[in-house]
Amino acid sequence: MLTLSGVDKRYPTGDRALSNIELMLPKGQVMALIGPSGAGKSTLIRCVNRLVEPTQGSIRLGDDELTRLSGRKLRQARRSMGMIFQEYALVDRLTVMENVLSGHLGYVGFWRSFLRRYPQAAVTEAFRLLERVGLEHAIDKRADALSGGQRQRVGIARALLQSPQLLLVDEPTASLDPKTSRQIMRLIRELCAERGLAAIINIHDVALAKQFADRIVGLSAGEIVFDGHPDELNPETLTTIYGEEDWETTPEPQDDDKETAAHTPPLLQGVERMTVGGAS
Ligand SMILES: Nc1ncnc2c1ncn2[C@@H]1O[C@H](COP(=O)(O)OP(=O)(O)OP(=O)(O)O)[C@@H](O)[C@H]1O
Repeated sequence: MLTLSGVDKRYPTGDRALSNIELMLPKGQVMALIGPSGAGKSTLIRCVNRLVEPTQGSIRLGDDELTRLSGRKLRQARRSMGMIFQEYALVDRLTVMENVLSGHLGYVGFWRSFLRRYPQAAVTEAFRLLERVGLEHAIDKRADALSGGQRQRVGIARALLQSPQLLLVDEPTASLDPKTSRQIMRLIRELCAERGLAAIINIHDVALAKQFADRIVGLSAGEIVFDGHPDELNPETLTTIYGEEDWETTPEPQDDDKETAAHTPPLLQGVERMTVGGAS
């Protein structure tokens, strides 16, 4: 369904962010993209929806060669890709319902969207989606009155209102507590299964990736260095992706260590949870 071949990205600064990326994502597959900071994860996601222009290579979604599209055709192709962002990208002063309906903007004409007049079918579908993501009680609330988890649920409903074929998800849990992070990942996973939607999820938390994705792709310095089933992630493959680290160590926190544990980077916390018998 989505195929990247020979994709390179070199920024004008000279940074080579992606090197010869070969990737095929079938319909309905949830893929987690992991790798250290600066590995090229965001660049890859942004090349797919052309927020970043690849320097070379082909990106096909269905029958469309995305790298050749411009104008109306590019806007149409973008509608088939729902974006879910780390910082939610909601309009604070608008209500939950209005934020979700903005996912329909690509379909309605300028004046209708300016006057915020949406077709009844879009409003009905927005209600249905808000119910599905558990926000039916908050439809009239302003976006700035919501918790982080609720804001992300609005972002998910908005992305789905476009009826996308593919979800591009950029660090959906970065600002959320562990329980809410799991709920959001579970929701994305369930919605993909219900709708036969494929997803690329850029995520730092390896334990969450392992638990909720069908497939893991590891990037390092712009290259794919791991592509496999979540069960294949082990100390050796993690070292290939992230570099040397004692992945097996799961220190018992002593009283004196509590403060240190609280500052353990999320990546290592995830790996530690993972190595003690799967993500909790
Ligand atoms: N707009 C830009 N201009 C120049 N270089 C950039 C730009 N955006 C990213 N880069 C560089 O491209 C490389 C990949 O960055 P990218 O943000 O894609 O990595 P990432 O894996 O998403 O990192 P993180 O996990 O920290 O978000 C890095 O070397 C980065 O400095």
